[in-house]
Amino acid sequence: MSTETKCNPDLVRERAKCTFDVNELINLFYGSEKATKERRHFEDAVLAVKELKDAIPEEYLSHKERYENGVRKATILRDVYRDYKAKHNRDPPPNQITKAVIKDISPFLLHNGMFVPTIAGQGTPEQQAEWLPKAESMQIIGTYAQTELGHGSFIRGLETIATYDPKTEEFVLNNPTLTSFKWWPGGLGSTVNHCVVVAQLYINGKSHGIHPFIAQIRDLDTHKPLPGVKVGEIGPKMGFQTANNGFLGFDNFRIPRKNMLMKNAQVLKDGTFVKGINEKLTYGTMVMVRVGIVGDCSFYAALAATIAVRYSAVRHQSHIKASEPEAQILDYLTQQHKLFIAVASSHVYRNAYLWMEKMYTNVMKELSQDKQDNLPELHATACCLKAVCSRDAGSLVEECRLACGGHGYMASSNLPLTYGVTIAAVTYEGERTVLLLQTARYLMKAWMAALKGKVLSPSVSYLLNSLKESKKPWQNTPEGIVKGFQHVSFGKVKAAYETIQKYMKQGKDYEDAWNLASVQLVKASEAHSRAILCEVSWEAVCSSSASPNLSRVLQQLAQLYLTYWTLETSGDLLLYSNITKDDLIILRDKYEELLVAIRPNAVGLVDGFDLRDEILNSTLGSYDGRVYERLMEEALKSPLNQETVNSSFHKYLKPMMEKAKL
Ligand SMILES: CC/C=C\C/C=C\C/C=C\C/C=C\C/C=C\C/C=C\CC/C=C/C(=O)SCCNC(=O)CCNC(=O)[C@H](O)C(C)(C)COP(=O)(O)OP(=O)(O)OC[C@H]1O[C@@H](n2cnc3c(N)ncnc32)[C@H](O)[C@@H]1OP(=O)(O)O
Ligand SMILES: Cc1cc2nc3c(=O)[nH]c(=O)nc-3n(C[C@H](O)[C@H](O)[C@H](O)COP(=O)(O)OP(=O)(O)OC[C@H]3O[C@@H](n4cnc5c(N)ncnc54)[C@H](O)[C@@H]3O)c2cc1C
Repeated sequence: MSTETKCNPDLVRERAKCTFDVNELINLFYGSEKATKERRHFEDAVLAVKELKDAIPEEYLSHKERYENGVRKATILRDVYRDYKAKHNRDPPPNQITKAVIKDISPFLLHNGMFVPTIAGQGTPEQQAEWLPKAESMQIIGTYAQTELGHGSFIRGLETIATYDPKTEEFVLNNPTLTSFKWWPGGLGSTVNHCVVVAQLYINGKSHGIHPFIAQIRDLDTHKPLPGVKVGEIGPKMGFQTANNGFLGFDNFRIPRKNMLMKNAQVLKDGTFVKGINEKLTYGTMVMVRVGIVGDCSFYAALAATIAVRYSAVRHQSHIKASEPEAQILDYLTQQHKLFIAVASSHVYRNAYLWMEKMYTNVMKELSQDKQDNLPELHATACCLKAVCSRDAGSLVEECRLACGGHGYMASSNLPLTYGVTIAAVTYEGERTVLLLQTARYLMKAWMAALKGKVLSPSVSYLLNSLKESKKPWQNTPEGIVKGFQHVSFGKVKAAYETIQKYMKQGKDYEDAWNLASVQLVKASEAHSRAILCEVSWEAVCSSSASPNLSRVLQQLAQLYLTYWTLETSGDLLLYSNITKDDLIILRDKYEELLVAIRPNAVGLVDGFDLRDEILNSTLGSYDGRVYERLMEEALKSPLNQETVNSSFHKYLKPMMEKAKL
């Protein structure tokens, strides 16, 4: 980080006000002092590579140049990772330095994020031995090709076909229709030479559902598409410009039998199909990534909050009191209301991610012992938390952008690009509504089990308690608020269930009744997610090992999250819990007190995310707060400022002006 000496004096004053040790917060957030040290050390190593620095901002490059620059930097970054591993005999620590290097999304994201994990999770030991070393060392580059032009959400409806030919012991891949073309996979456009293709398996004319296959699609030397492969890039998007999303179609393209990833289901040489213990295990990589996305949401909220809070400490506009100098905009309570929820939410998502990671690891261990009981709970929880956190994080990033006024609209603030990347997660890896409806299926089953007095899984056991406790008075404490959110979820689950029953009594079948109740079902899932987020984050701060000074501030943040959402969803609480109008007025006052209490620590709190300037990549958010200097420095990099008079003057403007004189 930069030294305090060149810092904007407002930021120096803010840091002097902080009531806790920022380094303690950093170490707590990232796990330990050792983890912080190792992460920073790795980030230093990456940033020391001169070739990774961009000569001009990415925004001035063409679509093609941006991609090529992205690939160039991704390959250099890959060398740094390899060298680190060779030197330390372990992978680099978790870090966000790719953001400082690629700025947008790496064309290798899908290779590392889904291709390699799918081979590891869906391949037999032999298949792992064949492909993992090549993939991990980047001798081959891959992606995860599932979504098609016609189907993304409903993957049982995918149209790519893999027909087994027992004579040659091969699968024949075909995309018989335009809608069957793969569409979206990252890196597919021009980067990868392999992919995991998810296709419908046919043996002797019989369908056996969707399965993952490994296909080499480009020549390893020439990179030309192999015969029978039609592949290309899908063009510019709202964000993800360097992710290199592509399309792909096969025409009688043959792959050997061993290329079907067969850890779960198998096709024997003679064409016998051996079913796996649970066909949903084929969806395993998606579950893992959904968990990871909750962690990503914490990062994007932290990034946007750091930029907007630092900027708001430096920016002065108008007066709170006419007799005093222009106020720091951070002193306006409305500004605190916009920003502190982003700081608080980043901590909430982080704790939820760590909680989900534990659940994921436990279930994976159980699955390796053929125990599947907890898979439905993992799937249901990953679905709703991914859906709610990604949408909330997108809204928080946008609110931070708006909170920076006009300068937030500048690309150089990095908030527009961050919004584009964050909001994409609402759709990818399972569209929000679709995933919330998956959780709703689980909630309906849990509710029916609760009605029968059965024991429920931990994440839904509150449904049983709420059933018993519905008469207890509201308590205006964090624990009371957590219970309140559980009551809301309970009430919405019950109402959705009863709505389905009502439609069925009217003669509708279950599917139609489900569709008619689905707005309520989605809302029940959202309420369930909120109850989990509140409970998990409050428990995390209560059990944290932080010093009293830090603990106080972390509790304030967690209470802010609870109170913010109580006030945002007060209608639901009035409907489904025993909260009263008076309780809400007390909580409204409490919320204002929390904003005021957090205010002196605002800059310390975002410093505690430890996101260095290169990762923030923002004129508004740098550690030293030299906002106006940076805005001007960046503006001067515009190609339009490299010449005093642009040729369009002579070509168009002058002739127009002269014509106007006639
Ligand atoms: C130790 C490690 C711990 C954690 C991990 C940590 C880090 C992770 C590392 C990296 C990740 C981090 C960041 C991300 C990195 C890279 C990725 C970044 C960008 C990715 C770019 C985007 C990629 C993509 O988008 S890939 C394509 C994604 N596509 C989808 O998500 C499609 C969504 N659709 C579906 O999933 C399904 O179609 C469906 C909606 C679930 C419906 O399926 P289906 O019709 O078959 O099922 P039914 O509705 O009939 O339900 C039947 C039954 O099955 C249950 N079910 C469904 N899915 C699952 C599942 N996955 N697991 C278990 N069970 C499942 C369903 O609930 C039903 O049950 P019931 O009958 O009992 O109700
Ligand atoms: C940036 C980005 C990167 C991606 N990367 C990859 C990748 O690497 N690999 C890959 O395979 N895919 C990738 N995808 C594709 C992504 O997984 C799909 O777009 C996503 O799963 C949503 O599917 P869809 O596009 O078919 O949406 P649709 O399902 O068509 O959704 C459209 C609308 O229909 C609604 N809807 C659909 N079904 C239902 C239902 N059953 N009930 C109620 N409403 C419904 C949705 O809620 C939504 O409002 C990527 C997408 C994006 C945006």
